[in-house]
Amino acid sequence: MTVQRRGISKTPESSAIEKKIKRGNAQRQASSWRGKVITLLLLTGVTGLVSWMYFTWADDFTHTLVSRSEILTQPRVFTVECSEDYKKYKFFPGCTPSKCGRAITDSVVTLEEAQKLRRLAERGLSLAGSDGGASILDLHSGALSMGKQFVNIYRDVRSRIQKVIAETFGLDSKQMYLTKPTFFSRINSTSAKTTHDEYWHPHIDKETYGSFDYTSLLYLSDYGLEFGGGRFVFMDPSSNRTVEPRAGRVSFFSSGSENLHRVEKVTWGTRYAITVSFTCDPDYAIDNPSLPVGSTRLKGTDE
Ligand SMILES: O=C(O)CCC(=O)C(=O)O
Ligand SMILES: [Fe+2]
Repeated sequence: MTVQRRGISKTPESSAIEKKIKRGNAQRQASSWRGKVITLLLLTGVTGLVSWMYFTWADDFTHTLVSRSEILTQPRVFTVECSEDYKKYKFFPGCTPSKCGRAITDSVVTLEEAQKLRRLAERGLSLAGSDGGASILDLHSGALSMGKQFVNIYRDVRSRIQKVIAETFGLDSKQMYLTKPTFFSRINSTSAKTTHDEYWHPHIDKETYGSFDYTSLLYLSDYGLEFGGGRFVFMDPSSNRTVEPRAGRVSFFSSGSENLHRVEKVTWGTRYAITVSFTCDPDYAIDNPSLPVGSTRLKGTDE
């Protein structure tokens, strides 16, 4: 018995239709592939362009004034025009900023001194830390917990910083006075609990602290080795200029709005620094930190 094949028998018309359908499908498939390739190329192009723009502009907008790995044997000085801020305050000849700017030096404080101060900061701050990302220890209230060694190193370091500021800005160092607040700071990456812990906001020291005319920062730890983030940023109208902290590095600047600045958020590790501030107004002068007469020696604080 022969088996008959069921189905529609092909006529010349039906096979022409079939071919047309096949051709249509192939064309549709090809154009969908073309679409995908074009979209991919466009996406790659746009991503490339955005990355290029980001890196080129970020480079244009951020300049490193001094990197952590450099060692400055002489102050690196950048002058900027003084703001009008100082006109709102009494003028003190030989001190009130008329030459403004910022400078960085690695030759005023030795690494050994920075390391000693760092150990004292660690000890003092372990007694008085905050819960947030930033803790400060006022040097005057902290003096007692840190002892005589601290008082002595601080006195020497402070007078050398005062001298280099006076030389750089053409001042009479005798007309400059230490002012409040002058403090140790410790910053890590834990989140801030109060607005006082939010150290990263742009600010002007003369506005924030009132009495400041010259701010100096003595760094006690190294950017990139002991902590990440935490660079100091001068926020100029056209670009950001950063200072990378290094143990023993001193950065100083006139405190008005010509030196708007902030500190980048610390992303890992711990950053230690001391803020030492000077005023021209004797009414805001404070003494060097000292130990109360007859204070008893705290265990482990004197050497
Ligand atoms: O720690 C720093 O680098 C800067 C701190 C600061 O801006 C300040 O104490 O006013
Ligand atoms: Fe500041």
